[in-house]
Amino acid sequence: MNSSVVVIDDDRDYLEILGRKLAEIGLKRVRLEESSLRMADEVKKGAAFDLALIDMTMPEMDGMQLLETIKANSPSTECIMVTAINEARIAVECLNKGAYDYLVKPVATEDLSLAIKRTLERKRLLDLLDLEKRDDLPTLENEAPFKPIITQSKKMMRILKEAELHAASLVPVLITGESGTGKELLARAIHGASPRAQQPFTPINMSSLTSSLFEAEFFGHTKGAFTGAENGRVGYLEYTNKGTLFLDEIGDLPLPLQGKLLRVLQDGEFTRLGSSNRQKVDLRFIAATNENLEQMIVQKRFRKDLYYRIRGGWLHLPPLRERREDIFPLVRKFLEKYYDVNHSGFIEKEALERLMQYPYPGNIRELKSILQSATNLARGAPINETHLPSHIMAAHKECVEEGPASGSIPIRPLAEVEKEYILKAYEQTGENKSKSARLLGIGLNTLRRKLASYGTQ
Ligand SMILES: Nc1ncnc2c1ncn2[C@@H]1O[C@H](COP(=O)(O)OP(=O)(O)OP(=O)(O)O)[C@@H](O)[C@H]1O
Repeated sequence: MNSSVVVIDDDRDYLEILGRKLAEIGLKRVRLEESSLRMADEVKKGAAFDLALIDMTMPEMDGMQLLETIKANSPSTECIMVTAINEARIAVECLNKGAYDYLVKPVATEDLSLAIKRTLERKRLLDLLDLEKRDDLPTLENEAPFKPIITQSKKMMRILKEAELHAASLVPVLITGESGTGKELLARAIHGASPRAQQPFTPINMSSLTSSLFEAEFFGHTKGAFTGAENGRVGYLEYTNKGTLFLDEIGDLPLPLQGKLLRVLQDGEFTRLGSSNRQKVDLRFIAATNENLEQMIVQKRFRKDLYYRIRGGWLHLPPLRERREDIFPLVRKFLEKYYDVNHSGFIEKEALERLMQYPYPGNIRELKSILQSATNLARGAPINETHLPSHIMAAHKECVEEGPASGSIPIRPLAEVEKEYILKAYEQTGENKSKSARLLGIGLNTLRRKLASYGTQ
């Protein structure tokens, strides 16, 4: 677990015992502190932890005072009191002052582990709620797994923060978004930021599974289980045990197989084909699709029960045309292998303008392949318009030709203009739905419905 924990206890021996127990539970970022005063000072200066385990009786400043100081300066730090005093009145007082739990020494490792898991889960849920309300840009605690995802978009930063919060838990996550928006990249980042990072991450393309393949691929089989099974084979479930299974293109899974998948998700158990032994697996599931699953449910093409099972957390990646601020950083990223991107001149102004204007129906994958082909054509010279595919230039030409004649405005479909306008208002109000609805002069429910139809929560 990547959460930061501080233990404050004036008894050095007990601190070390707790430190060992926390390591056993799997916590890696643990600070052991003997001085409550020093901790109070640090917290006042801005130090923050995900969780504090606080001893009650300490000479310089007692646990209750330290609890008050922590809650006053870092309200999102969850606190558990660990004490030799088993008195209901004191326990209630601690809870009233903001502690989440109260443990009496000696604490068994299982009780400690349970209390910590409960407390960190509560923190994760509160942080998710807090994220919706905040106007400022969230920062990632564990940046490394998210490094491959290049973005400068505020909307994306919030999605990455939400992804990081989900990563800490076992909840299944559903990632939606058009093709090429980076769903698999995000799934890998969630796995990398999770406590399972060192275990396998197995992507499975669900659209390629047929009825006959499903069981053999997921459950594996023993030697001779069916004609042609010359050797035993481990299936995806067994191979990925303790890791993350990435169910890509889940919207393309045929209906009869959706029922089989649901059973796998519910049971966490399977039997290899040709064997009678049930085996248990411990898996985290992340699913992705570019389909609108809710619409598919209405059309009876996707099972509602499976949908709710996979949608523990939901992350929607916006298309590249709705985060144009990401185009230039992505251009730099994709060209840095071939050019010195720290100096302007690796791409001509007009070529960059064409790239900035293009709507990218294939999203980031399309931008990447456009640049790949342009580098091949440019052979080390700066990229110019002639290196770009003809459809980009044609899109630009169309735009110029349809541009405003003097005194007139370009006419665009009303639905497109409305969407753009609503999203702009939503962004300008810091994603405040009530304020946006008021400014736009429409009902809150109408706004909600429209935002949902654009894939924005
Ligand atoms: N934000 C990003 N920064 C850098 N590279 C990105 C980003 N988003 C996507 N890519 C790259 O774009 C390509 C497509 O990404 P990915 O395969 O994750 O998309 P996807 O949404 O899963 O696509 P599909 O729905 O077609 O499976 C990959 O090469 C990926 O590395």
